Amino acid sequence: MGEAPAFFIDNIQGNISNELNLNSKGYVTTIDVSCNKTYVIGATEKESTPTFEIQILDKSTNKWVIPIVFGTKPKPSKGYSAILLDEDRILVIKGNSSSDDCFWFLEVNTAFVRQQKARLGTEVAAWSKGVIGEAEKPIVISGPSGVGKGTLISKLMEEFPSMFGFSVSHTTRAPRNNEQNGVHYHFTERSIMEKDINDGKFLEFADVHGNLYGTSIEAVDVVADGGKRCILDIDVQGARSVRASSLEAIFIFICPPSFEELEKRLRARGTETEEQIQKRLRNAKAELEQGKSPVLFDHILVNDNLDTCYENLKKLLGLSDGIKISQKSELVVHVPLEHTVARIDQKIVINCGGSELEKSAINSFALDLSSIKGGAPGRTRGLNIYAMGTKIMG
Ligand SMILES: Nc1ncnc2c1ncn2[C@@H]1O[C@H](COP(=O)(O)OP(=O)(O)OP(=O)(O)O)[C@@H](O)[C@H]1O
Ligand SMILES: Nc1nc2c(ncn2[C@@H]2O[C@H](COP(=O)(O)O)[C@@H](O)[C@H]2O)c(=O)[nH]1
Repeated sequence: MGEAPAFFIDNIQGNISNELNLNSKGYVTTIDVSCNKTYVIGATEKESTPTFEIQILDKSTNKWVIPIVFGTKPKPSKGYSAILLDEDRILVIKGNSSSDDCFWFLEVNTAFVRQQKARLGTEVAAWSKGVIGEAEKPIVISGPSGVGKGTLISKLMEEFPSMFGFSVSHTTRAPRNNEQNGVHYHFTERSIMEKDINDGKFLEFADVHGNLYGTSIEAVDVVADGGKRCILDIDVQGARSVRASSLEAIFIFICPPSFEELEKRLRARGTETEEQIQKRLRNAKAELEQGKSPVLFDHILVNDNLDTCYENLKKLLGLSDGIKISQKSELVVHVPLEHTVARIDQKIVINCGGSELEKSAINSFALDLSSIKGGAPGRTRGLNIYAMGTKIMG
């Protein structure tokens, strides 16, 4: 058990201020990670917009390193606590914030960070926002072009609009007549998309039928933050990448009743040229082979009769007996500027002090991290909050 007070410093002295270039109103905290690295997390006001900066002091060489930082940064507040968890991530608790924005993780040695370090050959850190409670697993729907994935997803979204949200992918292909930018796809250029991929903004991407397609981390987070279950319509290569990522999902492969029927549907849709249809059909052969993999897909559905296939899809999502009632709690906890934190195993006890009693009925609570899931490049989910021994959220 250790204790780290919430604090902010008006005058930063010595090396830290020089290296971080913090102005006199910067806020900074330091955390020792392993015996030879100190992480300095500082809030600066760059062009009057407060932002978080990270620097690492390598104590073996006595040199400062500026890491490449992935993920959406938290908006700084005037006081925050930081506590090291299991040598791989730092929990940062923002003061004067409510529980939907106060828990953030700075990952310093997770699998994602190690992967990016090896890729880039430099120090890397990654922010991941902490989310209270369990989110239902996203649904990955895959299958050859023309099999009916989009049709099935539209039916599901129409019947359950408040339950599901579509992950809007990016693509370099040209929009079809009925397609809207930001609704069906984010239509973009290859050079822009390649830069964003390089900057770690994508959960997965693939070259599909000659164009680049990809799921941005934001596309998935936006749906989950809206309290909805995310549906991804992606090809088999993309499904494989998501399987290998930290996103836990349900993987469903949609099969046509026959190859001839697939070809008929693709032609009848009338959205592709003959050359594109031929390319999609060639790729479909390989995808149908890979779709049989029980390692990759949890379920296979044959889309012969549309209504039957849709009923089967609902059944496996547990929706055939009517709409599930959301168990989302409306309770929000406020962490004041001045608070203290202490770690007991996988629980962080946050004491808000007596002066905050009037603001919040809860002046001390425990943040349980024993069931956390996910993490960079997405949100860290599964946080639970208990007040004085009673579970109140999650
Ligand atoms: N069970 C079905 N029987 C007959 N036609 C179907 C069936 N399901 C879908 N279709 C039709 O097949 C065509 C292709 O469907 P859809 O666009 O949903 O395929 P998709 O898998 O999303 O393709 P892509 O991967 O290219 O986006 C559409 O015209 C759709 O109306
Ligand atoms: N790997 C990914 N595949 C994607 C994504 N978005 C769509 N797709 C797949 O591309 C093909 C073709 O789609 P179309 O709209 O041009 O007909 C289809 O199989 C989709 O599932 C993505 O983000 N990543």
